[in-house]
Amino acid sequence: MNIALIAHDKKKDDIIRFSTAYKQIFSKHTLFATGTTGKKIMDATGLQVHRFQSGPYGGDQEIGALIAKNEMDLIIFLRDPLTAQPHEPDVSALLRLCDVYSVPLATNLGTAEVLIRGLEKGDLDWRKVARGEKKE
Ligand SMILES: O=C(CO)COP(=O)(O)O
Repeated sequence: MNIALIAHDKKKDDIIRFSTAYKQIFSKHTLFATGTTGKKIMDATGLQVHRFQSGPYGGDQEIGALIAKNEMDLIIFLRDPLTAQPHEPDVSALLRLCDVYSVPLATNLGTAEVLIRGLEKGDLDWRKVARGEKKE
């Protein structure tokens, strides 16, 4: 599965703790991230992460482009709801595309926990069908 990990600055510690806690699960998948989030995850966990631009410099849009090509299976985007972001339109566009393409999206740790456990159990295997990888 292709998984995107994104976190605003005040949520960086949370995404590092989360990716550390679920490293064994994440290591079985292909990881993508915005620039700074990806670097911090790689440094903290040793996981391999394909990094895009930093969010304010277009990283959210790059991940959005993969969602629009139906190539993303799960998005964990720990948003900071208490701080204005200069690239708020990009953030909204990414979230919108998840809804357009029915891509599972967690915007907080509570939902991220549920999705990652579901991923491990196979609850997201329908994504392989949606991407045309598996015939069922
Ligand atoms: O701003 C972001 C998402 O909107 C995250 O970008 P960075 O991972 O580069 O900090």
